[in-house]
Amino acid sequence: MIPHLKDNRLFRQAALVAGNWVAPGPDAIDVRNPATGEIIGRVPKLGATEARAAIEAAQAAQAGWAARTAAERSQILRRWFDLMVANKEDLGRILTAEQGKPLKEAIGEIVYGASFIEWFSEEARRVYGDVIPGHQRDKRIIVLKQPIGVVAAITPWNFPNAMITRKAGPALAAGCAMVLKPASQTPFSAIALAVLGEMAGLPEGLFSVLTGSAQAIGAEMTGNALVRKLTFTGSTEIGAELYRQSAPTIKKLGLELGGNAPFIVFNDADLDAAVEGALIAKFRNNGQTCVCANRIYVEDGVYEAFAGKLRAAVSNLKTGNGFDEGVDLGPLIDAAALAKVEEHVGDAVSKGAKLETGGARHKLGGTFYEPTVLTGVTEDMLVAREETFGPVAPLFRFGGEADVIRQANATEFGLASYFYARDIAKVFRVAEALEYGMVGVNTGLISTAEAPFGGVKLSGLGREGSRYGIEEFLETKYLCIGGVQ
Ligand SMILES: NC(=O)C1=CN([C@@H]2O[C@H](COP(=O)(O)OP(=O)(O)OC[C@H]3O[C@@H](n4cnc5c(N)ncnc54)[C@H](OP(=O)(O)O)[C@@H]3O)[C@@H](O)[C@H]2O)C=CC1
Ligand SMILES: O=C(O)[C@H](O)CS(=O)(=O)O
Repeated sequence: MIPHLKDNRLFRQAALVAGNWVAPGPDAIDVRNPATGEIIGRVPKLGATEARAAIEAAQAAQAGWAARTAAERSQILRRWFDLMVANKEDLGRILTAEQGKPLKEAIGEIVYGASFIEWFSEEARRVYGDVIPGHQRDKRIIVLKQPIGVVAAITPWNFPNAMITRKAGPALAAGCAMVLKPASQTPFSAIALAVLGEMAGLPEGLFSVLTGSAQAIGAEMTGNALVRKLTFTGSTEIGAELYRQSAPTIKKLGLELGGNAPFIVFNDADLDAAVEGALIAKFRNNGQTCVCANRIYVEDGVYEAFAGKLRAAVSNLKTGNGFDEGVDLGPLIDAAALAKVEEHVGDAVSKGAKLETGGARHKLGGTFYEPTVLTGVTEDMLVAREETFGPVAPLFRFGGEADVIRQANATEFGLASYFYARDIAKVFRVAEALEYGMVGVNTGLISTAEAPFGGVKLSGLGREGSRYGIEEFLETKYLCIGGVQ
């Protein structure tokens, strides 16, 4: 159970399949609090059979949902948004219990996640087509935008609320139905959203939440021809596998995958602003975000000054249980994540990097790790080419713009990037030269519902949020009307 909930209806140990709540069976999946290891609840272990039932119910519900006016869909989404905000503390407590991030940050995620439902409740009424001047005197050309149909979504543990609403918002606004498989480590945030969705008036069967075997549920989602769009956020490895599995049914894909973000500090940067930006870009969610600064490049002229300021700031960060007052960083999600962080730090130090602060498991034990700053980091170290996904800030030194652009782009990923500079010509040159889907200029926090979130290369396909985000759930139909004399 989750202590201190105002409304215990939001914490439900069940999955929502085709409008029916399914309770855990003897093979139920335990869900643990990563900060304590305690079991907080159980969810059913579902598979292909339940996934198929959910997909078929979604197909049946979608037609009626699409037939409603955009204003009707908008009003229900707006009610869903209002309920999320009204219950943000409870939703935040559920999120902290299963994911570990500090409660204040979890509530922040709820507000961020709800903003996608709000944004797309408004976008629902602005799905416009086109009327194009005919190519012949008797022809009229009309372009319609229509919902793609049944959408399957698979989401990760690091943002167990916002990664769902960033998909469900545009999908439902466009008139689609959704079958969701949340991460097994963080199902209760998704289930709470489904509880609120029912309260808001989402029709039965339109939105299902399946817990259980990722492989079996995923195989049904990718193999079932009724599913016309698959949207996934998670590792590039799994994203590529889902891409392969979806090929036989030619599904539309949305893939938000891994990253390896550079964070560049030029000689003319405002160093205090750059340190503030680095703290957000690196340590948000304990470094467990796909847009985290994975490599920090500092120009020769300010390297020591920046390193000293960052070390001082990081040394003041407090690690602990997300429910405790004043905690900045929670636990890593699991032992595998801890092992990866230790591997990256150990590799860097063994190759000559210097530990400025941190660099070891936290005295709290479990999966807690000290916030860490490394200097003297070089391109041959693992942190240069792999996503650390933890509270480790590796500082590289560079000399000159061309050198750092080369280093920043020397990766197969292309999601987020950041740099601090004040010369306006340099700002444009660097922003245009970085091979990434998103560039933060003099800011370390770029994610917002108004903007198109997404990457290039191995970081994925498509965009989420903004006016572009709803296009991902629409098909374009061309009408050629002849005989108009
Ligand atoms: N781009 C981003 O936003 C994110 C990137 N990542 C990257 O991924 C790495 C691993 O994180 P992790 O959460 O394990 O990411 P995964 O890609 O393993 O899991 C993400 C989601 O995919 C599901 N999944 C896993 N395998 C399959 C499969 N064969 N078929 C269908 N669904 C599947 C998972 O289900 P289940 O939980 O049941 O295994 C989960 O819901 C991180 O270290 C990070 O580098 C992770 C999260 C977000
Ligand atoms: O998966 C992630 O890491 C999120 O996309 C990060 S964000 O949207 O909160 O920036």
